[in-house]
Formats: sequence, C-alpha cells, structure tokens
Amino acid sequence: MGIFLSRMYEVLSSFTSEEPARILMLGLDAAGKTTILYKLKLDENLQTIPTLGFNVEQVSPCPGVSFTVWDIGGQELIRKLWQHYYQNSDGLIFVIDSCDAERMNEAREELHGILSSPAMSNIPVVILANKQDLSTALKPADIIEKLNMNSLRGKHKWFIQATCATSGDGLVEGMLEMNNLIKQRRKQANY
Ligand SMILES: Nc1nc2c(ncn2[C@@H]2O[C@H](COP(=O)(O)OP(=O)(O)OP(=O)(O)O)[C@@H](O)[C@H]2O)c(=O)[nH]1
Ligand SMILES: [Mg+2]
Repeated sequence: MGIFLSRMYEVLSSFTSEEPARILMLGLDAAGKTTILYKLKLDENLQTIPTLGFNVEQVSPCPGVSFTVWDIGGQELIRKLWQHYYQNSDGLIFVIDSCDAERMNEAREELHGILSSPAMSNIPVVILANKQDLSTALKPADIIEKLNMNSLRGKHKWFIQATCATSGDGLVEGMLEMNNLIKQRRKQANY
C-alpha cells in the first residue's frame, strides 16, 4: 500500500510541479530560428528580420510538453553574446540552413564551441536540418558528417531532425525528441 501511495504521489507530482524546460535555440544567422519559434508558438509564418537581441516564448508543441525557448540572434558579431544564455539550459536546439553548404564548417565550429563550455556539459542537442523544402538542401546524413556529430558520442545525447519551418514539417517531431532527451538526462541525474 505504501509503495502504491508513493507511486501515485510521483505520478501526480509529475503532472503538477514540473517547470517548463529551458531550451536554448542557436545557429548561424538566417538558419530559420525565429521562423521556427513563431511557427511553434502561433502556427504562423511571420516575416522575420535578423534578430539583434533575443526572443523568448513559452511553447507547447504537444500536450504535456512545455518549453521556454530562447532564440538568440546568430549574426557573427553578436555570437559572442550566446555564452551569457548558457547557464541553466536543459537542452540545445541548433538550427542549420541545410542549403548553406558553404557555411557548414562555420556552423560546425560554432556548435562544437558552444558544447565545449562547462555550462553546457552533457546538454542534450537536437539539430534541426532546416529548409528541407528547397531542392539544394543537404540531407540529415550529410549534415551529421559535416558537423562531425559522431565525435560527440559519449558526451552529449543528440538527434537530428529534418524540418521546414515555413510549413512546420518536422518541428513537433524535433521538439518531442528534445523532450525525450531531457527526460533521459534528468533520470540519469537522479540515480
Ligand atoms: N524556404 C525556406 N525558408 C525558410 C525556412 N525557414 C526560414 N526560412 C527563411 O529564412 C530567412 C531567415 O529566417 P529567420 O527565422 O529570420 O532566421 P534566424 O535564424 O532567426 O536569423 P538571425 O535572427 O539573423 O539569427 C527568412 O526569410 C525565412 O522566411 C524554411 O524552412 N524554408
Ligand atoms: Mg532570428
């Protein structure tokens, strides 16, 4: 009976007390971060302008999943501000313009730079391989290689999701995987 009651308590508190996870969304300029944020929040295609500071919104991509998403501007000169948002993040979404083959090295360096920060150790990562509606888009398998994702094995749990921010394709799937990875990390931290 005691075990039953304590299990009931665990289940009930999992419904009531969980804060929305804090998600940091980074990536090079024009990758599609702000478009993704407002597609998730409003289900609308907003005409965006380059983000000079940040946008922050609470989003609920599906029932039972709630995130506070921080979308920080990705222009080169303001990337040095990213580090000020690292602390207490539960997950990183790194957005890639899949058509921007020329800047894949730059994206790789930025991603590995973020993950080398002690404040981001063990953080789960979802790569959104965005702009898959365009014919020149690289496929997720190519992006995994170009970003050298396999070098992160054992350090970060990660997942890659093909997306099109303008239609919304793949966004919910990416958020669900982010939720799974965060839960796995929290469980491991508790045992
Ligand atoms: N075709 C296509 N265009 C997209 C997609 N996602 C975003 N865009 C376009 O890409 C451009 C840049 O999108 P933003 O969302 O402003 O990019 P950002 O990553 O927030 O850029 P910064 O704020 O400068 O860091 C806009 O013109 C979007 O409409 C997509 O999936 N497909
Ligand atoms: Mg933006």
